[in-house]
Order: sequence, then C-alpha cells, then structure tokens
Amino acid sequence: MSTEGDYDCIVIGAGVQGSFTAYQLAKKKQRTLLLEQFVLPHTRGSSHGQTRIIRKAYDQDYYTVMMEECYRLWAQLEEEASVKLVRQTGLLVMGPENSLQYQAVKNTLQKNRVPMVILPPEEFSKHIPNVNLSEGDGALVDTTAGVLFADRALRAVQGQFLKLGGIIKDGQKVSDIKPGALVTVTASGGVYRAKNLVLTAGSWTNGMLSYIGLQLPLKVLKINVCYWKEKVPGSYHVQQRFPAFLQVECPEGKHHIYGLPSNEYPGLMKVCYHTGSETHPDMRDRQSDQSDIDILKRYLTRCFPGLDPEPAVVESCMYTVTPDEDFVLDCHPLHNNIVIGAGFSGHGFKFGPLIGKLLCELSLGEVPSYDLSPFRIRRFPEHLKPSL
Ligand SMILES: Cc1cc2nc3c(=O)[nH]c(=O)nc-3n(C[C@H](O)[C@H](O)[C@H](O)COP(=O)(O)OP(=O)(O)OC[C@H]3O[C@@H](n4cnc5c(N)ncnc54)[C@H](O)[C@@H]3O)c2cc1C
Ligand SMILES: O=C(O)[C@@H]1CCCCN1
Repeated sequence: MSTEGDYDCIVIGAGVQGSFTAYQLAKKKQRTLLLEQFVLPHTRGSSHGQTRIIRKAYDQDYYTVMMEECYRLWAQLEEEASVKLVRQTGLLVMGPENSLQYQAVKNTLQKNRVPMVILPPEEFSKHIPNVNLSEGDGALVDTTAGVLFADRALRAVQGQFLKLGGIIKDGQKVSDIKPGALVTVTASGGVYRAKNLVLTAGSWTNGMLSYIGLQLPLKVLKINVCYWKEKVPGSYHVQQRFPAFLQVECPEGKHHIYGLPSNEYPGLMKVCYHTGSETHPDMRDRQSDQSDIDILKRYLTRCFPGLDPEPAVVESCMYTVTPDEDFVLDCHPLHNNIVIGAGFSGHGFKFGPLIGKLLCELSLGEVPSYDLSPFRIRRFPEHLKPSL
C-alpha cells in the first residue's frame, strides 16, 4: 500500500455535495483529492438519475433565501462548462388551503417576492389540464422553479474540478480516518494525508463518523423512483409547458408527493413519494417495501387521470434524513480541520453549488456566507461518542 504525498484537502464522497466542495476548494487553489468508493459514474448513492427539482418554494425562509444565490451559481457552472443544466418549467404547489404547510410556502414566497401565480380553483383546469385539484386545496406556481439535469450536472462539476487541477480517485473505499494536524485517510488503494478533510459520504456517513468519534441521528431510506405512463403521450410533457409539482398534504398519505414533467423517458412521468423504508446503504436492493407505491397509485388515480396508475419503471435512490430534515453543515466539534456535510434529507441537490461553497468556507476557516445555525451538529444533544 502506497503512502501518498500531502494534499491541502481530501474530500470523501464524489456525489453532488463532495464534487461541488472539491471544485470550490480547487478554485481557491487548494490541492484537493476527491475520493470515491465506486467507479464513477455510479447509481448506488443519492446523486444519480437524470432529473431533480429546483425551486424557491420552501416553508422555511432560509432555504428560499439561499436559493437566490444557488440559481446564480448553477448559471455560472452552465456557462463555464458550456452545458445546459436547468430548465425552467415552474413548480405547481398544491395542498389544503388552510394547512400550515401550504400557507407557510405561500407566505415565504410572498415575503421574499418570489415570482409566483396563485391559481384559484375555478381557473385551475384552464391552466393545468389533466390534473384534478382536490376539494379544499389551494394551488400556486413558483415560476422560478424547474428541472435540473442531475447526471449532467455531476459530470460538469467533476470535469471543471479536473480542469482546475483537482484529482479524483474512484474505486477507493475509505476504511479509516485518523484525526490530527494532518488527517490520515486509509482507502482501498492507498493512505492519504491532508491538512483538511471534508466528509460528504451521503448515506454512508454514519459509518465514517464512527472513525472520528461522532454520531448523528441520520436515517437511510430507500426511495422507489417511479415513472408512470401517459395514456396520451405528451399530455404531461415538458414541451407542453407542464410544470413540476409538489402535493404537500393529501388524504392518501402524510408525506409529500412530487413529480416532474415527462422528459427523460419518452411517455413517462416521474412521480414519487417523499419517504421510504429504512435500509443499510449497502443493502438497498434488499429493501422491497412498496407501501409508498400503493399510496402513489391511489393518489394518481384520483388526481392524475391521464396516467396509467401502475408504475412502468421503478428505479432506486437513497435519502439520508435528519430528524428535522435540515442539513448538517459544520466542523467537527473537537477537530476543526474536519468538516461534515450530511443529512441532505431528499432535498439537497438544488443547493449543491452553495453547499460546496459553504463547506469550502468552513474548511478554510472563513466566516460562512450564511447563518449556519439551522445546520449545526450541536442541535443533536448526543453527538459525541461516549469513548471521547
Ligand atoms: C429519489 C430522490 C429524489 C430527489 N429529488 C430531489 C429534488 O427534486 N431536488 C433536490 O434538490 N434534491 C433531491 N434529492 C436529494 C439529492 O439528490 C441529495 O440530497 C443529494 O444527491 C445528496 O448528495 P450527497 O453528495 O450528500 O450524497 P451521494 O450522492 O450519495 O454522495 C456520497 C458519495 O460518497 C461516497 N462514499 C460513501 N462512503 C464512502 C467511502 N467509505 N469511501 C469513499 N467514498 C464513499 C458514495 O459512494 C457516494 O458517491 C432527491 C434524492 C432522491 C434519492
Ligand atoms: O427537493 C425537492 O425539491 C424535492 C421535493 C419533494 C421531495 C423530493 N425533493
């Protein structure tokens, strides 16, 4: 096993968050090594697949505010890499008019002057054909929202990182981390040392934290990514200006249901449930619970009559969720040259460029550009392992 020369920073995990962090570090002239356990590209974590939603519609102010800069950073990457990564489609938000969540999203958008359109129930079907708005539901469209081309984005940011002189070593599973003034990382292909370490290991974070004396209440969920066939091809297509959508509450289930206009697979629309069943990240395909699919079938039968209510394609992805669904963006409480980015709770992709910037700032000891108090490790009382 070789002992490699020193780096300024090692980033563990080449998903969207690690890749953007490595790119930001390289931009700041840091000699950066990005380590990934699988051969790239891969479909075993959380950042694969062709599409994700990008939106400003959030019920918490701080996410809406952060998204302002995210859109600029995505546009910057599009320009640098000469590639289209964002397609504006709008996001239709539906939910009981009087529910706390629907009202919170509406208020946040209004307060932050985000361009939006409120669709009164009597005008709904004129604007959104082929969807039945539930009795008592309000509907609005966040017109800034759209679709992010996820796989393409990952390729673009990794490509830019390499152009800046960054080093990616894939097929290198990290099996130990020793904190210190120089952090030592043992991976399957070598031992690496660096002044700083950033841990962005997605669903494998819990295992990595055990090497550095931390524990966080992160749960790993397998998500069934379902695609549904349009009865009339094209009726929910992005070219028909059909938007992405988010149903914040409905009688079929207590979690969000969301969808993206048909785009990546001809004639199929992606509609998923915003939760899944717990799994170990290496055992994802053994988790076969389908109760989410039953919920989706019932919802689609009622509200999306233009879709065949039997999934045509089911793919898999994982969420790593915190109890409050807020991210973890912080330094290790005892070793401030180790930074952790985790718990993106199924909504982190759109923030990738900004997460990269923030984790880079934390790693360089700079004052972060945003108030990171919602994302602190200290919000979890039992974060230090008893052995330390
Ligand atoms: C079905 C689904 C839909 C989603 N929809 C949206 C959406 O619409 N909008 C949105 O903004 N977000 C969405 N998200 C969330 C978003 O995709 C995730 O928050 C994001 O991809 C998390 O990225 P990550 O880099 O933290 O994790 P990952 O992409 O999993 O990256 C972590 C990487 O670390 C590597 N790694 C782990 N352990 C080791 C080790 N020991 N050694 C070396 N490497 C290691 C892994 O192999 C992996 O590549 C969705 C997620 C899913 C699953
Ligand atoms: O981050 C998002 O925008 C979506 C919303 C619904 C659940 C999955 N993630």
